[in-house]
Amino acid sequence: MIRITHLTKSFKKFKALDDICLHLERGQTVSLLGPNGSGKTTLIKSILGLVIPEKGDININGQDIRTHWDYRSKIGYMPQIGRYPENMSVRQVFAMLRAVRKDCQHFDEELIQRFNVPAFEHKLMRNLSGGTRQKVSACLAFLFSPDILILDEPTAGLDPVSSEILKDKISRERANGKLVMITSHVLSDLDDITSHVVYLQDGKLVCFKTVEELKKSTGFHQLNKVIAALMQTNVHEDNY
Ligand SMILES: Nc1ncnc2c1ncn2[C@@H]1O[C@H](COP(=O)(O)OP(=O)(O)OP(=O)(O)O)[C@@H](O)[C@H]1O
Repeated sequence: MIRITHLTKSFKKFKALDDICLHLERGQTVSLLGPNGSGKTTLIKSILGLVIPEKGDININGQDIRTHWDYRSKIGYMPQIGRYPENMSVRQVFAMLRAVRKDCQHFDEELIQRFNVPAFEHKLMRNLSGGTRQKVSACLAFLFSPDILILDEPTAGLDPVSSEILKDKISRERANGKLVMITSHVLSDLDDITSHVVYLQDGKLVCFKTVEELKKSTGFHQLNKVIAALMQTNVHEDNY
C-alpha cells in the first residue's frame, strides 16, 4: 500500500532521514517510534507531500506521490497540534471541510457521536481546551473514511475515557483493512493496538518488525520493555 524506497531528506547538512526503505500494507497498525528528533514527523510529512525529499521514492497503491496528487484524499491525518481558523466555531470548521471534500460519498461520523461533539460545536476553536481540540482533530481524520490513517501523538491531552474510545476506533478500522500509522511517546497507549513497529534513530531505520517478533526476540511482553531492549541492542534492519 505504501512503499518507501531509499528515502533521504536533509535540512542543510543535517540528515533527518537517511536511506529509509519500508513497505506497509493494509490491515497493519504501525507504531512509528524513536527518540525526539529521530525523524518520525519528517517521515510522516514526506508521505503527506509536505516535505520534499532529495532522494528516494514514495509509492501509494503503486503510484508515485510526486505525480499523483489525488492520493491525499485517501489519507486521514491527525497532526500533533491541530491548527484551525481560530475565530470559527467547531460546527463551521466541520461544515467548511465537508464542503471542500465534495468528492466524498461516505462520511464516518462515529467519533463525532462518541465524543459528543454536538455538545460543544457552538464554541469557537480558540476557546477549546487542548483535549477538546484533539477530539476535533480525531473526528476530522476519520470523517472522510480514508484508507490510510496517520495519527501523530493522537492520545496526547485526551482524558482516559476519550483515549479508550479513540483506541477502540483505531483497532476496528485496522480490522476493516485500513492502514494506520501512529507516533506516540506513550507506549502503554500503543500496546493493545500495534501490529508492527518502525523504530527510527538519527534518521535511520533501526527496525521494522511485527510486535510478536519483537516480543519473542526480546523476551518481553510489554511494548515499553520491548522498546527499551531494542534501544539497547540497536539491531539494524535490512529485511523490509
Ligand atoms: N524544517 C526543518 N528545518 C530544519 N530542521 C528540521 C526541520 N524539520 C525537522 N528538522 C530537524 O530534523 C530532525 C528530525 O525532526 P522530526 O520532527 O522529524 O523528529 P521527531 O522524531 O518527529 O521528533 P519528536 O519525537 O520530538 O516529535 C530534528 O533534528 C529536527 O530539528
